[in-house]
Amino acid sequence: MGIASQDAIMQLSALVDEVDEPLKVTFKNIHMGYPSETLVRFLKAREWSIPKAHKMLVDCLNWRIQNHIDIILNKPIIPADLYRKIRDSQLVGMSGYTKDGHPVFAIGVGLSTYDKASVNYYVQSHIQINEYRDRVILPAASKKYGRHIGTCVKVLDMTGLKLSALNQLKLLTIISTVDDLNYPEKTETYYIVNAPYIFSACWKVVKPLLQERTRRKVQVLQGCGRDELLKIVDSASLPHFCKREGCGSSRHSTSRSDDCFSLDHPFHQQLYNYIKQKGQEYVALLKQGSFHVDVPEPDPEGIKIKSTDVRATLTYKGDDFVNSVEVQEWESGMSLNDIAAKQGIRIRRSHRTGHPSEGSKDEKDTPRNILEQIIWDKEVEVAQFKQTKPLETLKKAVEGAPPVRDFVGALRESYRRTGVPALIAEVKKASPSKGVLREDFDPVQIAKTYEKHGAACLSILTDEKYFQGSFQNLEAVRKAGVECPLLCKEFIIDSWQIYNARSKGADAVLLIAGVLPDLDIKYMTMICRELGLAALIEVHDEREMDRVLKIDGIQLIGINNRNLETFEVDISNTKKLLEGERGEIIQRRGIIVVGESGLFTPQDISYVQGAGVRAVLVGESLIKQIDPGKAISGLFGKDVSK
Ligand SMILES: O=C(O)c1ccccc1NCC(=O)[C@H](O)[C@H](O)COP(=O)(O)O
Repeated sequence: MGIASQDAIMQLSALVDEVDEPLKVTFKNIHMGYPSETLVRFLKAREWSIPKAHKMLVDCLNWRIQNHIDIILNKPIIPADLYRKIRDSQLVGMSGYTKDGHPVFAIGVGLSTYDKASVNYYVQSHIQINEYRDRVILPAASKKYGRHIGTCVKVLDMTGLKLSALNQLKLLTIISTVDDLNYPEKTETYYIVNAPYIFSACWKVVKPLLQERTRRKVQVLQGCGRDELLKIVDSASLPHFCKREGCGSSRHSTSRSDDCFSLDHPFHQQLYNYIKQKGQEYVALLKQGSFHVDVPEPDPEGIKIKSTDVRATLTYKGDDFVNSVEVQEWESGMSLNDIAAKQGIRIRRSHRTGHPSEGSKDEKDTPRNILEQIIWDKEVEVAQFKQTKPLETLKKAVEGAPPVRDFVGALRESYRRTGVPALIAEVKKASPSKGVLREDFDPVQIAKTYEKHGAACLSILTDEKYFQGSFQNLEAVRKAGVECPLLCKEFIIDSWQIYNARSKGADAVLLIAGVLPDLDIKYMTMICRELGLAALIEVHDEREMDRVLKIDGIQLIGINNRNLETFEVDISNTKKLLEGERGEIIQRRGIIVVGESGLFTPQDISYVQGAGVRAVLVGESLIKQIDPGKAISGLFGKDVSK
């Protein structure tokens, strides 16, 4: 610790020496023999401002006195039946210690219902666990490990999370405010595990309510988090819901005493007996019933809780998410694959966890076609990438990415200038249907010649396994000064990939309707909008087109003439999908249609243009030529360069 910090501690300590006697007594109950370490927590929480830390501490001490926090552990929640109901509906426990001695607290966020007692009882129970941690568990840990241990880690299990959990925002806000103001810097890290499909939407609502310093401590782990957590805890200390991938419920583990939420677990047995014994000592002094803890108003100067209008956020989400059929189906227990299948999606997802009805992986472990195989491999690949580069890190990289260029604008401008569909020229070395298309593959050189000869935008394949592409190619083209906006041609199944594409300099991403359910498309296009990216939504048949046309704000629809399950290519597919009412809706809404795949001749181009296409995505017919750029005029039957 530096001299400045030591100085700050001494100054704050001198100020604390001046407080009234009752406040001094309660301060002793907080610091438990470690006054300097306690002052450091308050200083850290106020970015080392002594006046602010002093105010925070004095407010906290007054709050403790006014709400009798020093004797809250002497006040059992009775009758025992009520206590049991609270424990069953507010899932909290302690599973052991990290390798360096920090207690590991487990919280069943997804399956807690908070519906068996009033808010006051849940707040009382929460504060009792905080106090038990600070007065019993942490001092015992310090003794056991022979050094001061003043913090814990928390593992938050999202199994069973439903959007209806947002109805508990009031209680969760009270609890997090109590913690922020009165128990600062007590948690090292919050690990989120078993995050289901719906987690991103909930997190978007909850995140703005948290302080920045708390948010920075949140880490979302892949799946049940076992592999990551085993780096910091022994398996015996792993919470039961982290032990097995897709175990489905944080409530039902193999044995009751292994389930750290169960009242039979040693932690709860000890906590219960401790409070019971303390209660007997003080029973004459106290009335029974719940504590009515005052929740202090956050200090507007000292802390940075963003004043988000939760209702507005929820209403906004309400249109798109909360009331959507998919969410209702998911919450009623349908598996994600069943929801997708109901929308006509044949591609199944393999590795999603977090919902009991997903079933076991063995039931479906043979992919039915190449696209399904690609998607299953992509799930594994993305999971690995996410471990090495979590979303928070990626978001920082996005801030440093080169600016986004107007992909849609470039297509419109090219069509206006040339009178023929704008070209999105594809930088693709190989494909599953055609194998290697070009041996001497120099992505930057190819991109430059495409640009020189009139391409409006470029499509850069980034999938390595099936297309021999890479994100290095995307970055290299962007860094080489090519001005055409770039489409990151990737199989996107997770919004993490959209941030990744942007961080590498992409201006647009591809979203395949044959892979992504409606809710994913809506959510991902929203993220694209936030990042300034264009989203090319690809469809192959009428059903996919109808689904996409129901989504608001779509600017670009790609009609793929290639069936990605069979590789069959038929350019009349474009015409078929644009006939009648569909074509009229597209025209009315000013959506640009991109004709994709199997375009080789000027006749092909004028055929799809006649059907209503205003841009084309072309790979094979150009990339196979000696100079792919020079081949552009052959494809259009005229020079389209500027
Ligand atoms: O092209 C494939 O073999 C393929 C297989 C599985 C998924 C996607 C696939 N291709 C992506 C494309 O559709 C094309 O790269 C793109 O539309 C350009 O097509 P083309 O002009 O025919 O090369």
